[in-house]
Amino acid sequence: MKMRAARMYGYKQPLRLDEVPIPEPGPTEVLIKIRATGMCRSDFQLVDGYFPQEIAFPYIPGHEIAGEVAQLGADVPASTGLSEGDLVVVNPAWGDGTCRQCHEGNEQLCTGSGGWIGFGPPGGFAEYVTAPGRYLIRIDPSVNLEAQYLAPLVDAGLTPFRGMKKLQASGRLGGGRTVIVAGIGGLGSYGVQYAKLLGGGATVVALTRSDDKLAVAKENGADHTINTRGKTTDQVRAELAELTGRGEADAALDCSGAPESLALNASLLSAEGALVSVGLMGQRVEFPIFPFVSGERTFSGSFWGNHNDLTEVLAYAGEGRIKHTVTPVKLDDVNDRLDALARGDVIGRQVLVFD
Ligand SMILES: NC(=O)c1ccc[n+]([C@@H]2O[C@H](COP(=O)([O-])OP(=O)(O)OC[C@H]3O[C@@H](n4cnc5c(N)ncnc54)[C@H](O)[C@@H]3O)[C@@H](O)[C@H]2O)c1
Repeated sequence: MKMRAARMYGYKQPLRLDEVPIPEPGPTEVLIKIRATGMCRSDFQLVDGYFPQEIAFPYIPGHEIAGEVAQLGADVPASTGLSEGDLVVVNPAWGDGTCRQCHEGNEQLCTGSGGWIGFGPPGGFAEYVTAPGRYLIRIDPSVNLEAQYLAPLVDAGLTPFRGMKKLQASGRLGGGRTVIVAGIGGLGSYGVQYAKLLGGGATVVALTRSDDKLAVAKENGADHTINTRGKTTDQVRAELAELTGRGEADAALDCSGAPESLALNASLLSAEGALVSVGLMGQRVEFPIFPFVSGERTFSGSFWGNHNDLTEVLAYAGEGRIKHTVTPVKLDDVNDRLDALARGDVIGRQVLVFD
């Protein structure tokens, strides 16, 4: 039995559409008939050679996967509650269950031999994929969401959620405060929503570089928007002051993956302000240390999310409290769609949909 798959044959090369055997699930794995796979900027970055891990070519990328259980491995634990035909999403970051991070419930930060589907184990730019049963989350049939909306939730919808929880834990959100969400692409289209959901009444200001993305931010709940294209830090600060009464923000979530955006947000941060980046960019970024130390500002990364974070996101989505800015696309167009991601031309999330 064969399936269609888009495969990498090297870095910085177009993917090739191949007919390949449908994978066999191992004893604790599940074969999934894919319904939808989100296309993340990090898929483009993988193809571009950004990530440090070694990939064995030919390779199928794709980590935002929703589909149906097609076959259960013989030893998939009954406690997973999975049956053939179930609609599932794949929690993409897998731990090996042995390291400290796994024991603390943060398997996405595994320092052992864990893996990320689509960055080592074959991913979802294909009609079928296998994944460990324990990393599948069954979607209750009462949840009225198509696979194209479910798929991006496991990364674009998950990662900024964890990032916003970190800002919440910093104590810098709440009424009378300002939170910036920068970079309104796939992740940022959800990020502004979490600023509203978790912000405790903080004023949400979206920063990006095109008016069509600012419109998405507005639709998704941002109180104010600033198009930063071509503007100096002082000009953005002045606009922020006009909009909020203060030319600074108490918290910022950077979803852009752009060093200049991170630097701008660092400059706009108030004393004791908290900056979290989910964006991955370059290999090094220069940071002004003096204001961070003397103003007790903090910077943190945030990486995917753990099982609990994903369960919370799916619950919000199941309750209809999340807006999905999604464009369905076809596997045949995968290279054009990766090019669009590279150019930053995508509104919300592109999602490959399969019949
Ligand atoms: N931390 C994690 O676990 C994790 C997970 C997934 C993706 N990522 C990273 O998050 C970033 C965003 O991913 P995505 O899929 O949403 O990408 P995307 O291309 O959909 O969105 C990025 C957005 O940022 C905007 N942008 C670019 N430069 C900007 C600037 N200087 N100022 C303001 N906006 C700017 C772009 O126009 C685009 O809308 C990438 O760096 C990706 O690698 C991280």
